[in-house]
Amino acid sequence: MNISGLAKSYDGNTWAVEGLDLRIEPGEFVTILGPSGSGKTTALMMLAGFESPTRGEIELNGEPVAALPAYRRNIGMVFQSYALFPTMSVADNIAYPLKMRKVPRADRERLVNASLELVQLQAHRDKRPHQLSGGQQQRVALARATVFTPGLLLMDEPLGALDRKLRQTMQNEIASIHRTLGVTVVSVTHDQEEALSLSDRILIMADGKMQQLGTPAEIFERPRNAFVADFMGEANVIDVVAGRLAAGSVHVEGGTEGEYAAIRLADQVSVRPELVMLEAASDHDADAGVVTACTYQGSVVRYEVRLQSGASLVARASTGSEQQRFERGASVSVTVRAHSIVPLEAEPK
Ligand SMILES: Nc1ncnc2c1ncn2[C@@H]1O[C@H](COP(=O)(O)OP(=O)(O)OP(=O)(O)O)[C@@H](O)[C@H]1O
Repeated sequence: MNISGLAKSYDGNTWAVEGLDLRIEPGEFVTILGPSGSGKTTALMMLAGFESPTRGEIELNGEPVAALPAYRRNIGMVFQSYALFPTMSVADNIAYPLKMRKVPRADRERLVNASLELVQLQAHRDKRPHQLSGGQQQRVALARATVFTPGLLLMDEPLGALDRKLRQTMQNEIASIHRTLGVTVVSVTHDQEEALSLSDRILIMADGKMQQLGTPAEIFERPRNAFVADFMGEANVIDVVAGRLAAGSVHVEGGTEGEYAAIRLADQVSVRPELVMLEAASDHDADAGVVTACTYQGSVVRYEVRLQSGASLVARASTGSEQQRFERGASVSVTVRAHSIVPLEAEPK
């Protein structure tokens, strides 16, 4: 699928989505991730054909689809609210899109059975949706959206209504269904963890604009700008003034000439808290910072450190490791490897 210059304005004044460009490979799992109001659902609705683009093109299999109505696009959809038919059995819900497509009864039987098996709901085929748990209802919705072998599966916050534990189980199920069917998926979420664990690539949006498109590792480890760095988990965004980290008092070690040159050229850099290393400062360490807060969070301890410059940094240390623990008020020396310092670009305006 090819998406070029896709944009939508509802009011003729402001852009809900502004200039989306991406190519999605067959079988790829792409997640659109962003905060509330960033234009995720609008983008998905244009792909589905429920909203018409103000500008831009969508091509499916080399054909422009903008002119095709939703029902002719061969697209499966899953919503947060399941949207199952309450009076129909599980099997009839799943059979519905096949009936709409006039698939003969014998083929319908076979396809519904295979689909029930895929989502492991064979034992529940005659139940009504209200007799199922939230996770089971979402599996029916997934079966109904994939039973007719769609060219594209669109999901809008598919796990939004489920609790944390169930979300993780369902993430595994969605990953397994995607692997089995090899269907192209575009999913929308505001849940970073869900996006990181399910996607081949993630598209980060803010204010209707693309902030970054990349693999989960690229997005997490090499955020392009301060918005992405912060949105993907707590990040230390540090200004660079006259070629040096403005935070001061941070020891930078290792690294290549190229890495130092990139840092010097940037206006801002980002460092993930788990890559900030703390050591007990020696008595005569003029650069030492002070731990102003420490919070035990189970698998990690989160420290806030005030540096000599007055700036604060966040560090996160794994509790399972041999790393020394610090109390509030402790004097610490702060070290970051040059490789962990990510130069940032200005955000698109
Ligand atoms: N039908 C509509 N008419 C007018 N404005 C709309 C409509 N739908 C969305 N908007 C506006 O477009 C912008 C993007 O909304 P959209 O629902 O696409 O964002 P989102 O990222 O999906 O948000 P959320 O995570 O809260 O669902 C918002 O400013 C919203 O108010």
